[in-house]
Amino acid sequence: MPIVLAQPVSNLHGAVIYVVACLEADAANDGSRVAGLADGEVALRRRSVGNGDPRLGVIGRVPGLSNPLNLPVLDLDGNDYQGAERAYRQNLRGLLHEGYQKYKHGFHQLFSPIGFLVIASADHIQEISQVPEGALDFQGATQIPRCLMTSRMISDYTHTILTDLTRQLGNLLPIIHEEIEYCFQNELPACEANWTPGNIQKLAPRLIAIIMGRVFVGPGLNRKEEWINNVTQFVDDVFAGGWKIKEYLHFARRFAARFLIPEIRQLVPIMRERLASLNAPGSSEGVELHLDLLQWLLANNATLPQPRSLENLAELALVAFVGSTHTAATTLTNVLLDLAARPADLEVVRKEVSQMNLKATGLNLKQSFYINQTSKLDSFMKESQRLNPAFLMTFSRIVRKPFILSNGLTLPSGTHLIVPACMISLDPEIYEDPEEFKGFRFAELRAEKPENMRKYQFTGTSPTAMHFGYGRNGCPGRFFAGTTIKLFVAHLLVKYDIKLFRFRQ
Ligand code: HEM
Repeated sequence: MPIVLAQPVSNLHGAVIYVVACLEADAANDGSRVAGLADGEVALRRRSVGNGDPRLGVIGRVPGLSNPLNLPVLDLDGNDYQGAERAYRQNLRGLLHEGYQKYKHGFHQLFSPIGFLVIASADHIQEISQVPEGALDFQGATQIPRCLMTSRMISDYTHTILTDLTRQLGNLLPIIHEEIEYCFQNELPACEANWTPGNIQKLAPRLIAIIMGRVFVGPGLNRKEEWINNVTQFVDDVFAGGWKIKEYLHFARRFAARFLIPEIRQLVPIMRERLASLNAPGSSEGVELHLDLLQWLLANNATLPQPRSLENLAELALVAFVGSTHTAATTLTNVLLDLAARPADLEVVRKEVSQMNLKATGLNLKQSFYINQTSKLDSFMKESQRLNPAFLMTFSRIVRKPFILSNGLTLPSGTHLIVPACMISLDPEIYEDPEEFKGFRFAELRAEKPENMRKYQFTGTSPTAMHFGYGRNGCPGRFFAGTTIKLFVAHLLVKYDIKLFRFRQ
């Protein structure tokens, strides 16, 4: 009989999360009772970690019903918690809209399948994001499985993205460019004289898996069919999975965990090979260092007093990769659909990107500089994201140390805060004619005054533009995502005409 110990790690108003330490390889897999849990307290979630290491795993959550905050709960009628959950699943957008109309300068709550969520007002985001480090927990709120990553690992990973990946973006451009060229030759339908239909929603995950995959895992794996299939299959399931994935970044990550075992097996030998070639005698010179996340993770890992196992690193890279493939593919899809629907805007963007003079041989520094200057395309992408964001809500955080806001509201430990990013983007006090798609609204705002340059960039985050989150845990991959999407769109517009095409069923 395996020994399985359970320990509550957080007691939110809405959910008790337990962590089990599995002291045998498949300890959690037989569904056996877990020491430390009362009857009916938790449903064991099974997960095999494959290599027999003693590991930690989040096994389940029990929605709790305590609501210590004296704030209105929009979707709860008396004690009808099931009804509230149903409303949340079926009509989250409607609830967020209603909540924003009623309480946009204050706070209110929703009862969700993971318990009470406190919907924070944009007025207080700046203040909330400035609370001392440790008072807010991003990882706990996003439910990244602890079997896959400790919060220290995630910080290391985020750091690697921000430092290595983002700083190297200029050097990465030729690589991204090469993968885009490959995709144009091999992945897009061959266009003869006439219009050729293609389903961008289906194509985008494959394209992103290949293009970004090159920067994540290197050239060995990113074009392999098995790899692309597995990653895109996951993204398909994300769309088919409906509400769960759409609302939460973290669900994408939890689901990812179940799919990744074969990829981890593929990735570890590649990492081992790279390590061996780096450590081989006399190999310090002449060894070609790969420009990819895997290499940076290996290099950073080697500097740690207790380096992590390659399996750990592989999991870390893959979970993040799969999550970001989905978000980047959704963003690319929406930008292309929005462009196809607006031929006049498309011509303006095409004119702008034509000046990039993209060459099959790669990009030079001047061109990479130009990518940063594509204010029309940048603006169009931001407008597309404003009206069709990948996530309705962002800035998911659990309060770990209570604090009092300037409006007198005390947020106790365990409060789950979240921000209705999609509603902030539709606020007429923030955006003129918010329901209207104005492709170049941000380019115009940027041109108004120098301090607007950064604020209204696609990658700019602020309490009024929350689609990449905000503050300490704001998305570190947004610069990479933005550049990749821009380069792809630029190639497409220079080489192709696009228009909306209705598929006959
Ligand atoms: C258009 C595509 C993307 C969108 C819309 C997006 C959105 C987000 C959002 C909303 C968050 C939460 C931020 C917060 O709550 O403050 C986040 C976090 C994160 N994203 Fe992205 N993301 C995208 C692409 C990427 C890419 C390409 C990568 C990897 C290179 C990435 C890596 C991460 C990581 C590691 C975090 C967690 C940050 C932390 O732990 O502090 N994202 N992303």
